[in-house]
Amino acid sequence: MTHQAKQLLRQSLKKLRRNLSRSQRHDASIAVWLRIIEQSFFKEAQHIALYMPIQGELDTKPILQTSARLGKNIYLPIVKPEASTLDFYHYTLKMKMAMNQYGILEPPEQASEYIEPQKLDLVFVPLVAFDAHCRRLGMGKGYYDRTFAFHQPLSKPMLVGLGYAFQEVPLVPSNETDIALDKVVTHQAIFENPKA
Ligand SMILES: Nc1nc2c(c(=O)[nH]1)N(C=O)[C@@H](CNc1ccc(C(=O)N[C@@H](CCC(=O)O)C(=O)O)cc1)CN2
Ligand SMILES: Nc1ncnc2c1ncn2[C@@H]1O[C@H](COP(=O)(O)OP(=O)(O)OP(=O)(O)O)[C@@H](O)[C@H]1O
Repeated sequence: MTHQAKQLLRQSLKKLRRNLSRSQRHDASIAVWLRIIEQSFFKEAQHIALYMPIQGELDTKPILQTSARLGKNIYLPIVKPEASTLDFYHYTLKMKMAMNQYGILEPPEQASEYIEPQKLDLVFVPLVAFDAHCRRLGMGKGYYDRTFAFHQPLSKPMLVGLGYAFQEVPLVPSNETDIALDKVVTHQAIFENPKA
């Protein structure tokens, strides 16, 4: 039941996201960036995980460039399809990136440094849909859920979803393995997990 409900929601919201115009995506990404750089959770974070966008996802480049300029350490996920988990590796602006099976750019594993997910301060999480309680619907492979299964609200790292306002739905169907986010930031608002 939950699985089917998730699939339907995923299909329709992925389509809306893919169909955004360049300027809609650009404007929303700038608005989210401006919000993020004002937040104390961003200012205080030294080890920050980002994602390389696909399929209309919010552009993380402005956050990435600001983070680099402020001397923060930036990490990107490398997918481990056998385990359906993510490993985070240190990213630098000059790095030559490789493309994974989903068309997502990743740091070169041999030339980069691994960080344990527990050592990250802040993780920006891509999402397909979310609700006001910060429940997240992702691409459907459970990568973030498995990688952050250890996560407790109020403890490191802080998980912050980035999304468009239209991705908010009344209720994301969820089960025990779904990891709730601590916050969701859109171009219009910041949502806080009531348990965090
Ligand atoms: N930018 C970004 N990076 C990310 C994620 C994400 O959602 N966005 N992920 C979040 O967890 C992980 C990758 N998860 C993904 C899962 C499925 C597909 C995907 O394209 N699926 C196909 C279905 C076909 C297939 O099974 O390959 C599709 O949507 O058409 C992409 C990424 C790690 N990195
Ligand atoms: N901690 C876990 N242990 C085992 N299986 C898990 C765990 N977390 C998620 N799964 C399984 O992974 C599959 C995909 O989960 P779900 O639909 O919640 O993915 P998602 O969060 O949308 O995807 P993603 O994180 O890749 O964006 C489901 O079958 C789910 O049961």
